[in-house]
Amino acid sequence: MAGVSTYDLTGKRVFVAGHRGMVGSAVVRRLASENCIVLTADRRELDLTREEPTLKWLEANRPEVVVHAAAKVGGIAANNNLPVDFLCDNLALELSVIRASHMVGVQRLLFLGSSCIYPKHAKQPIAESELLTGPLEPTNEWYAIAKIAGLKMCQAFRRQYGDDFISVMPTNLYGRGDNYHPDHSHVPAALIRRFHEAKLAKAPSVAVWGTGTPLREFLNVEDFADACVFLLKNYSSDLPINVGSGDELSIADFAAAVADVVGYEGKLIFDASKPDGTPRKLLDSSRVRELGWAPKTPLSVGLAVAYADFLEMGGRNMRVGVQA
Ligand SMILES: NC(=O)C1=CN([C@@H]2O[C@H](COP(=O)(O)OP(=O)(O)OC[C@H]3O[C@@H](n4cnc5c(N)ncnc54)[C@H](OP(=O)(O)O)[C@@H]3O)[C@@H](O)[C@H]2O)C=CC1
Ligand SMILES: C[C@H]1O[C@H](OP(=O)(O)OP(=O)(O)OC[C@H]2O[C@@H](n3cnc4c(=O)[nH]c(N)nc43)[C@H](O)[C@@H]2O)[C@@H](O)[C@@H](O)C1=O
Repeated sequence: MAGVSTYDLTGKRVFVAGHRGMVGSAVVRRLASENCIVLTADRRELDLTREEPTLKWLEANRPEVVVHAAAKVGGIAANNNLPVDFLCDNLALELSVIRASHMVGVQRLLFLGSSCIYPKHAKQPIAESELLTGPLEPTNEWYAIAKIAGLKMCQAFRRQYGDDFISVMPTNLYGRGDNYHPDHSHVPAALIRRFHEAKLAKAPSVAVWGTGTPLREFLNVEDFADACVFLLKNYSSDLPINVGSGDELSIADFAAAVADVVGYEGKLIFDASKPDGTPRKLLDSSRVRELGWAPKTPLSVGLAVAYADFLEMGGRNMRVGVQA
């Protein structure tokens, strides 16, 4: 099929940008079983939105491969409330990391987009060809525009210079190292934290945002990291490639599954004053499946691991992915 391409990671210097984040840390864990050299940079010493220091760092550290997992990330409320941060920070990160990678001659770069780049009412399941066929979901259009620009940058550098830069579009992710900010997290981390606190407080009911009817597809982050490494080794094309689990459920059913894992037995109240966002977002992941990759982690298992990780951190993981 189109895009099949073998790349050997053995002995390669691989820079994981955003290595402290949920995806970046999972990619670092996954790369430990490849015979490569993993490079990371401390954000306090290197702000990747700044191109000159980023270029200097890349020149000094000479990566052959870059996984661009650094981004301004958050759930529906953060996306809706912080349009400048989501648009400008993500554009700045992309311009800096992608252009500097070109300038130092990086052999293969993997850029992370998101399923929210596709139109709000895209045909389901969403094939890569749905890109730019209709209006975006308003709650996350700023972030989506930045992500579309990132994938276009990868295409442009490939077209003009022949750079081997690929773009991967993940569905909604969850798992170890997630951001448990009470308002700015995605739904898995938000509900794990809220249900855990409600269980401890013996609260009779707890709020779930929106109507509970939107459909979402969830993929465990360890599976996603495995897909990233698989695609680095097996895929080269200007076409973005979707990575999903195929496991779609309503937010109401997802909330019930999280409550089950956390052991919260009270009532779930749907707060329709909060936004639902996209009504349905199921990726067509047939291209990555045809290449030979498939997810392994059932949702109930992945959620149990995520909850254990939350508890291990003392239930205190208030790492703020997005500044309030
Ligand atoms: N989580 C999800 O459900 C999905 C995620 N994605 C994409 O996957 C990628 C990773 O997301 P995820 O791991 O969840 O997000 P996280 O917020 O967990 O991690 C993002 C990382 O980027 C780093 N970062 C942000 N800004 C800068 C900067 N200016 N300089 C250096 N580092 C910076 C953060 O550093 P620090 O730790 O210091 O804050 C953090 O380590 C993103 O591109 C995101 O858009 C796509 C679809 C779904
Ligand atoms: C991955 C993707 O994630 C974002 O889009 P989203 O899929 O809408 O993300 P979400 O996880 O925040 O919400 C999913 C659904 O869940 C409902 N929901 C219920 N209760 C809570 C809750 O407590 N918190 C949150 N955040 N949502 C809740 C919520 O109302 C919505 O219907 C993009 O902005 C963008 O960041 C992106 O790329």
